[in-house]
Amino acid sequence: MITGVQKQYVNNPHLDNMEEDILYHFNLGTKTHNLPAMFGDIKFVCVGGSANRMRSFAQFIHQQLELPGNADDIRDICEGTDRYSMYKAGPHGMGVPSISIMLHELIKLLYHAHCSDVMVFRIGTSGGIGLPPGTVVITDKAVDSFFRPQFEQVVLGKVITRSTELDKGMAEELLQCSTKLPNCPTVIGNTMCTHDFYEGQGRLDGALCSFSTEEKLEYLKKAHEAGIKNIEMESTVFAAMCRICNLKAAVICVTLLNRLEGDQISTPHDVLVEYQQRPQYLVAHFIKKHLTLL
Ligand SMILES: O=P(O)(O)O[C@@H]1C[C@H](O)[C@@H](CO)O1
Ligand SMILES: O=c1cc[nH]c(=O)[nH]1
Repeated sequence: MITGVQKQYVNNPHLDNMEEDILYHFNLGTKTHNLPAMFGDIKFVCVGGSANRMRSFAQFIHQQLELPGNADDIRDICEGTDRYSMYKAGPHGMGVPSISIMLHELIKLLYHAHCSDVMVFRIGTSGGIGLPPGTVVITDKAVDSFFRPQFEQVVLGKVITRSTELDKGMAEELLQCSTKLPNCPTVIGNTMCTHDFYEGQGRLDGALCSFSTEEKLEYLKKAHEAGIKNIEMESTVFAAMCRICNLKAAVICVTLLNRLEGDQISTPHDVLVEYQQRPQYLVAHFIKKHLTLL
């Protein structure tokens, strides 16, 4: 039965008639697990693409929030499946289809667990346009490859277009938080979401490439003129699904390179690791501020 505050998160009349809801990709279910007991206290959800990165983020936030128990002992709640991982925080794989499956089940999980007032963060990596590598971009508008602030989903053979507007208040507050952190250059700007890392992002170094260096730069410069500061592969569906399900959401991605200067990610591994921690520190600061731990 959908009631009260939880009603805001899901919009599917069929859920009411289901005896049991199996969240297949999480290896969780409403009959096999007490979802309200396991997840009912959730107020912040952080998602990112890599299992290792999210495990270290879970350990880091565990320490930052001074939670009881040993941070090294935190368990992958989805250990029964190798599709995703979840540490009461989880990775969503690469690209729109992967994050979209995860979001369907995550949002139903929040609903079944009777959560309210939840904020969702995507903490990720991206290619920057005209920014020094290591810059954190907080997304203003998530746009598609045509620079449109929308996400198109094909449903029953028809295209449904959904807005990708994100929560402006969260973005501004995150920017404000960044000023309190050392070594965390941060901007707000538009983020382009593509369906491919190589040709889709105008790279010259994929297995296929049908355009010239000049054509690549012309496209990236047009994107830059449209206010696009970075390129990744999940923001539009993330923004659209959170928005339509009444979840406040933000996208925070560090840039690993400046795409106006190249395509290969050749920065040393330890520098990339430090870059990837920047969105994590920023979100940790935001959460601590909201929990009045600062
Ligand atoms: O969440 P991450 O940092 O994995 O997201 C970006 C977009 C693609 O999923 C991936 C490509 O390298 O990085
Ligand atoms: O260039 C990049 C770097 C990380 N992720 C992307 O999607 N693109």
